[in-house]
Amino acid sequence: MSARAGAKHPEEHPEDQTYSPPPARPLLEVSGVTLQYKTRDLLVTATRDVSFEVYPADRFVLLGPSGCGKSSLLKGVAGFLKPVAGFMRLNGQMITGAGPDRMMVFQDFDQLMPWKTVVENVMFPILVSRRFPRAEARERAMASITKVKLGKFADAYPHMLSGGMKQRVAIARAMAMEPAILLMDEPFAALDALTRRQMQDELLQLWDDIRFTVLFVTHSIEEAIVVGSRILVLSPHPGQVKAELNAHQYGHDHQGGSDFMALSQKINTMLFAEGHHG
Ligand SMILES: Nc1ncnc2c1ncn2[C@@H]1O[C@H](COP(=O)(O)OP(=O)(O)OP(=O)(O)O)[C@@H](O)[C@H]1O
Repeated sequence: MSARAGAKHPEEHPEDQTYSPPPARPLLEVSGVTLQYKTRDLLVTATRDVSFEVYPADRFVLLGPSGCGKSSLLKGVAGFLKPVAGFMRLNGQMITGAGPDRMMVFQDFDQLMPWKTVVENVMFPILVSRRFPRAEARERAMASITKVKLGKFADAYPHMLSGGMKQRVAIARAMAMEPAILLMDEPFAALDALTRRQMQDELLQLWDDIRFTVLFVTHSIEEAIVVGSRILVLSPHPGQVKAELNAHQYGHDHQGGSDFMALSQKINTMLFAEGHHG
């Protein structure tokens, strides 16, 4: 397995001769973001003053207990939730609404349209968004389906696939749009442990192949360390940044190793030391 350095940051690799500085501008800037939900008689603050920057090819993980606002941050980046304070910029442009440059993959198995085949599901956003010419839709969809190793199932319907396969189709559908950033909201949480591990490895393999940028939400410390190159640790409700950590050197091969365990313990202490309400 090749080293998954992701975008390197100056403070991490002072001795690394191959180091190339990150681009002057991050791909995604989240600055002082406070997100709230207003219901008729309730005001819920989901995150408070959250800031982070995601560089191209980062596998950036938002980690924190249930209710700390991880999904809300993803919704904000996706353009579905407007900050009440702070701002979010993608490629220097303020995020003001949804767009095909940000594709979301969810955890549930029913995100595919059951009446459409695998390839039709993957083609759908291409056709609707007009991001690419219609004539290219099938070819682009097939290329993406092949990348997630489902070429043989292109004409199958979702009910004929396992949970893990459906999830791969959802990833293929998002990747076919060539988004600037892939948004993944606990994408593997509903899978059994073995499939989940397999999917994490496949995601990393895919990343090795095409170096996309991903913003990944999880509440699993192990998953954050395995999947992430950088981890933003959030406090319980309302979510505030506790720390930003590097994890680019770890994969499943390192699980159980002393460094991996030490990082896991460090995060565990950060998350639970001051009381946990999740
Ligand atoms: N549509 C909504 N209306 C009102 N409050 C909401 C809404 N969605 C989320 N919240 C509240 O905002 C806070 C953050 O929720 P969010 O789903 O972002 O957290 P999370 O960290 O993703 O949690 P989980 O890991 O359980 O999915 C919670 O207190 C939640 O109850």
